[in-house]
Amino acid sequence: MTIDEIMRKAPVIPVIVIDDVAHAQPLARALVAGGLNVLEVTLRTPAALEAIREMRQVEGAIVGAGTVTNQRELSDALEAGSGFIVSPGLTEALGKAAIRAEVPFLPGIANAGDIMRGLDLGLDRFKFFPAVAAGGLPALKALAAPFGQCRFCPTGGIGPESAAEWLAFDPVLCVGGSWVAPKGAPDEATVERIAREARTLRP
Ligand SMILES: O=C(O)C(=O)C[C@H](O)[C@H](O)COP(=O)(O)O
Repeated sequence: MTIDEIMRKAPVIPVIVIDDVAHAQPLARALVAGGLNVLEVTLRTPAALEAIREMRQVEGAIVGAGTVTNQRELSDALEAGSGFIVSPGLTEALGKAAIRAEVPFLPGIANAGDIMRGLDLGLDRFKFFPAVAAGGLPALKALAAPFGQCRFCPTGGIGPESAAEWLAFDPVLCVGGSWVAPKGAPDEATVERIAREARTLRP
């Protein structure tokens, strides 16, 4: 699968922080049942890599690693079986390593120079991060204009009230958000309902 195909699977990519690996499978099951099958597990907690291994066993889940900031974390994420890699930013070293590994890669950008660094590497699918703090939809519209070939997954500060507006902008293939995956022990019925609502956000 390409990163473009992954971005088109669902309108929202849950940005997941797992503190207890026992929460991984129930959370993934609930999200997939609600129609959100692309799952980004952030490497922010010691349980993250084990959580990726667990979630991969959930039928229909496409599980990737987020918060991958260097080559060491990239290797760890790949070893855990990550199906895609998300980074809050883009360094040349990480970009080249991800391309070499032939793993779908979604690096973060927040300005024109970041996008140009990505294009130099052959990348044109980006996370716009931190989406709201970096200027919100007006900033992304201005940035996307000179780079017509690029597509984006805005993430950071987006919630159920604002996601539809972002998704209505053509270059936005999906948005990332933590609101669909609240921290702690998941109440599966609630998570499934929130996921189902998120699923309908694309106009
Ligand atoms: O961990 C990373 O790699 C990040 O890029 C940060 C996350 O994407 C945002 O923290 C999610 O933002 P919220 O939906 O506003 O909570």
